[in-house]
Amino acid sequence: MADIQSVGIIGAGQMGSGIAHVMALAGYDVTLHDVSENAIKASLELVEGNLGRQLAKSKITEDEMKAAIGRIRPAPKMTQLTDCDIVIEAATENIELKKAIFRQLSEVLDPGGIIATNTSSISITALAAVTDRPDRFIGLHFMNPVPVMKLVEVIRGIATSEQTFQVAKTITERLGKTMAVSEDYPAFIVNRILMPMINEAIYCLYEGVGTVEAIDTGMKLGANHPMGPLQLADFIGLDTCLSIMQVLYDGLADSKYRPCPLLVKYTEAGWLGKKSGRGFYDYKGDVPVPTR
Ligand SMILES: CC(=O)CC(=O)SCCNC(=O)CCNC(=O)[C@H](O)C(C)(C)COP(=O)(O)OP(=O)(O)OC[C@H]1O[C@@H](n2cnc3c(N)ncnc32)[C@H](O)[C@@H]1OP(=O)(O)O
Ligand SMILES: NC(=O)C1=CN([C@@H]2O[C@H](COP(=O)(O)OP(=O)(O)OC[C@H]3O[C@@H](n4cnc5c(N)ncnc54)[C@H](OP(=O)(O)O)[C@@H]3O)[C@@H](O)[C@H]2O)C=CC1
Repeated sequence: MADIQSVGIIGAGQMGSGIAHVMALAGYDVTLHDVSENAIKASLELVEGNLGRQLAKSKITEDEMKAAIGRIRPAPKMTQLTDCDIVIEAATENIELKKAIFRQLSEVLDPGGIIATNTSSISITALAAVTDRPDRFIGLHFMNPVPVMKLVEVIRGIATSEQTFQVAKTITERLGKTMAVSEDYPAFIVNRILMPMINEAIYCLYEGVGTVEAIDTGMKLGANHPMGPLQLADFIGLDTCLSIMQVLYDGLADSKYRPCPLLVKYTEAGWLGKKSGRGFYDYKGDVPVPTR
């Protein structure tokens, strides 16, 4: 299989932006697509800001920063991804939305192109099945914030070929990240363990066991977590947390994965965490303020 040089990304949200950032810095040519042109614009600004942070800390040089920015091409149309060697999908965590994207992508991407998904929880096998190339389809699950987190979970669907797996391995290595291989079961490894903990923290809040501050301080200082679970939920996005819990609940049919009703209510309210300006914290001011 030819070397991978051109990478397409679908979904210019927080994960798509982070993936574009690390890929461009590693020397890949990146084509960044989103349904929203504003999202692409905001994403490019975010990448530039985060590269600037790395430059300020002398982690990268000015030339490397400029070169990385120059390697990211905005693509308002999916057809602009046609000749990418691999396309990584990082759109909203919703199975029907992702299936629609993959059906459309199958029609526009050259037959040799590999498709990867950054899904947090959804069956790789089910997503691969709607494409014309289940053997060249794989889960490449980056962690948030992508420029900082060292792990990439790699998940083979039932039909994923060894060649496709080797491509994923090579990309992970070139990015300087470490790979953890997971079987294709709901939410894989990291979110199978992490998300029930976050959900339990929300139950603690819902049942009045503690305030937002007490729960987060408890886990930060009592268990040495870098962020409290409610702060982390806000950081990930409460819509994403709910989708992952729903996949665990439906896929494993065990009541221990029941999403907390407060998580459901916050998501219904559009209180999605940091990205919407309010979740378990209010982000309007300089310092996040607990809401309960
Ligand atoms: C939901 C899923 O499917 C899977 C997931 O991703 S689950 C989420 C996994 N992620 C986590 O658990 C993150 C937990 N939090 C942390 O590790 C840390 O709080 C953190 C790295 C995010 C920030 O660390 P911190 O010490 O509080 O802040 P700070 O000192 O400002 O930043 C540390 C570094 O991260 C960088 N950073 C912080 N936030 C960043 C962001 N949003 N984007 C890019 N870089 C960021 C900083 O520039 C800094 O870089 P250097 O070490 O190179 O100087
Ligand atoms: N958040 C996290 O911590 C992590 C998330 N992930 C996974 O990464 C994926 C993206 O998450 P995240 O970046 O947080 O989400 P965001 O909400 O930040 O971004 C999703 C982006 O996808 C766009 N989008 C929606 N529909 C389409 C479409 N049909 N075609 C192209 N773009 C589309 C959205 O546009 P619009 O806003 O206009 O709808 C938005 O810009 C999800 O699968 C999530 O589970 C994986 C690891 C960590």
